[in-house]
Amino acid sequence: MPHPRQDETHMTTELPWRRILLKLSGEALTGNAGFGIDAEVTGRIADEIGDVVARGGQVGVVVGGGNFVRGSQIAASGLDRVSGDHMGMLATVMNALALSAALAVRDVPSRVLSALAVPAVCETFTQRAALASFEAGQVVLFAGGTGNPYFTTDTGAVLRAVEMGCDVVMKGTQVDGVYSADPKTDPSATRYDHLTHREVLANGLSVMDATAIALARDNRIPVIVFSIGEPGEFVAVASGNGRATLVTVDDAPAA
Ligand SMILES: Nc1ncnc2c1ncn2[C@@H]1O[C@H](COP(=O)(O)OP(=O)(O)O)[C@@H](O)[C@H]1O
Ligand SMILES: O=c1ccn([C@@H]2O[C@H](COP(=O)(O)OP(=O)(O)O)[C@@H](O)[C@H]2O)c(=O)[nH]1
Repeated sequence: MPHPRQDETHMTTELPWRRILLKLSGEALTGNAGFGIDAEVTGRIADEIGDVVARGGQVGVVVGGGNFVRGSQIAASGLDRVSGDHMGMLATVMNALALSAALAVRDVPSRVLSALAVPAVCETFTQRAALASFEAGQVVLFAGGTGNPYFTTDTGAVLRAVEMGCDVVMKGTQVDGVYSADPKTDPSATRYDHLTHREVLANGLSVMDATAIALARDNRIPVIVFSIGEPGEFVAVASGNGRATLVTVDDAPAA
């Protein structure tokens, strides 16, 4: 991992990454119920985000919506996919509002910007507004994924990371890294410390969707996969430690 650095404003940060895009799965906000939003769990994540900000990090968050609804599940039940995806994107808005509220009670300033316009509830995403928020020291909560059906919040996370000039995407998910197979279904799966985007794609390692990984590869954005369910792990990973898989660009010519 890179060493601590100075940013353009010469503000020293003790973190190896200056601007971080944290992708949180919707499930990250659920407690034992396995559905919806658990205040305690959401508060613990807000604490960790506040901790990273206090250490000099700029944090943008893309939240998923899978704790409420996924468009593919709606489609599987025989309903219209696009309506399902709209419902999924609205679920991400709910999660972003919950996280914003949890940050507010901890005096961590944040701003919710949604790619799907819901003007009575939050502001609509523009690159300019988001960059201004980063510069003002706010945590930027990107809701609504990409704003388009048939996409995922993983792709939304990489897209925002590219647009915002983030140094890294950190995917906080249910497992502690990328494995040779899905560890939830294959107990013999082995974990990688380091992979390239090309290896993730070539081996069909589906911890993140292929569109998202390809976009990260094409824009040379490293991706770190870690367990958000493990208390303290976001702070550890953002500090260059922790248990995670680091996915970086392979500069070798294609075979
Ligand atoms: N090769 C793999 N390595 C790690 N996890 C994998 C792999 N293949 C599938 N998975 C599964 O992918 C899940 C994360 O993907 P996804 O459900 O899209 O996450 P999220 O909801 O966090 O966006 C993990 O919980 C894990 O069960
Ligand atoms: O750009 C996007 C991002 C998300 N979604 C919808 O929102 C749901 C929730 O997002 P995701 O499944 O990525 O959430 P996560 O698994 O991270 O909780 C998806 O299933 C899609 O239905 C969408 O249509 N476009």
